[in-house]
Amino acid sequence: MASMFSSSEISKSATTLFSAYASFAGSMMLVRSMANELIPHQLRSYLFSVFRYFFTPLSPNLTLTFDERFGMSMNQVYEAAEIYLSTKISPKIERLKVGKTRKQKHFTIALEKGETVHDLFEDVKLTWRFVCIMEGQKPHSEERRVFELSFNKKHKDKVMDFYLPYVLVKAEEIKNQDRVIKLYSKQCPVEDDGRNSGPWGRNGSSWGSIILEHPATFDTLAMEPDVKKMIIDDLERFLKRKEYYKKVGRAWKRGYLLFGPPGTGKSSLVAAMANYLKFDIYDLRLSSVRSDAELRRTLLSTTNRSILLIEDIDCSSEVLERPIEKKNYRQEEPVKSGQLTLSGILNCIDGLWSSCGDERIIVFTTNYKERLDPALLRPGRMDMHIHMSYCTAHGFRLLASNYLGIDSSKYNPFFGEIDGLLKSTEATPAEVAEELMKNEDANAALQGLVNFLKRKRDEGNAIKNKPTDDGDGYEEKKNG
Ligand SMILES: Nc1ncnc2c1ncn2[C@@H]1O[C@H](COP(=O)(O)OP(=O)(O)OP(=O)(O)O)[C@@H](O)[C@H]1O
Ligand SMILES: [Mg+2]
Repeated sequence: MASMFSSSEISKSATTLFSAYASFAGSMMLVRSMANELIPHQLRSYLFSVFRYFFTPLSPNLTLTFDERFGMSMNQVYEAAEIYLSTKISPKIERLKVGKTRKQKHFTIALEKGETVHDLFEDVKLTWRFVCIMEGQKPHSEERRVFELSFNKKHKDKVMDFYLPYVLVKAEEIKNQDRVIKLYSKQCPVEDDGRNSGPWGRNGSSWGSIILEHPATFDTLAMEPDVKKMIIDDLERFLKRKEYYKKVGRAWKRGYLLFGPPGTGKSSLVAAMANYLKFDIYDLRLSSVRSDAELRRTLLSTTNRSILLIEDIDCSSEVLERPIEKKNYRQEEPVKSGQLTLSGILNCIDGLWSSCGDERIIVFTTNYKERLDPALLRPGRMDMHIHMSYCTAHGFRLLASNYLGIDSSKYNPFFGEIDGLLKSTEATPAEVAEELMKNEDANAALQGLVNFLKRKRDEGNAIKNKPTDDGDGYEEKKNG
């Protein structure tokens, strides 16, 4: 097709355009020099700033940023965004972080650094971006992880009032669908769900997690049925009472002290509680905490709907042998900073930690209740003291059914003898379970248990004040 303009016509138009621009620029310079002469300096700069304001194009967008940390705690919106966005992956995304543990049903997907996700909420278009920024000087530099959310400014209220709460609710739903229970501990170096978690980096108060593999449930626990029922009812009541706790001005937390000899199922009960509630467990070894300040940081980095477990509190001799200022135990600051004290532990539990977390359960376990500091035992500190006792006839029946598939409602020639032996012998459920596992043949296994119990009795382990089957197991047992 022939060109519509000849080359001479183009060069003519260009010349005309150029001279028009030159005359515009010249007149602007003239205006500027007149303004310089006529208008005082301050008024002039004010007028220029007004001009600039009106003629600089304004960005129509607003960007909200969500840091991984919010003060000392985890940022709930960050966590929710991470989970929610894993369900919003579009084909445009180029890099994703994917992982799965044996126990997880589905893959865990997380955004890689710099990736963007688009979302639509009613009529609002939203863009999420995952950003990682290195901050501070090497080698102490730390990675700051941030989610950025951009959208048109005019939707600010809608995003704040409706979209963000929607993201929080959705994330909670997703979390519950594929919920695996995690066991956190301070020694564990890896965060194994593949998400970009682990807020405390290398500063000594980080938790690592593994999936809780403990199969214990209330059904497999050999305990007196009424004690078991009492614990389940207590947990249920606790879960339902959010509003009640708020009304009476108490932190929404519950404390249990489990005491009893080794192998009676204290740790198994904690696992059963976690499996029942679908709460994560934070296993806190006091020996791994160096100071009250570190303890506070550590506790603040735990999440809601969790069980804080402090095992063998009596054996934390390092803690208990340190000076304990009972008079001062409610003070915010420890008596000597830089040390871990019992007062610091109680402070964290009663005060700071309990008031900033929701749906928390605290469990202390001990083999020796009598060795505990009275400050720990005073009424109101732990809501329930649960005695885990030696194996009773009822506990034995549950284990026999679990381990050997024996129907305990039917007559069994061994049961009478075993019941009698259990009354006069201190055998833990762990010991009984171990005997039952030794043989696949039920009769042989039961005979093995009879022999074991007789040996124990003959070794002189008979007891005087062993709780009977009709005892509730909740009362403290006095070993004679
Ligand atoms: N009450 C119980 N019901 C069923 N199994 C039990 C019970 N108690 C112990 N066991 C079995 O014994 C094993 C050890 O028990 P567990 O670790 O729960 O005892 P513990 O009271 O925490 O002991 P420790 O004081 O030494 O920590 C469990 O894995 C479980 O198999
Ligand atoms: Mg234990």
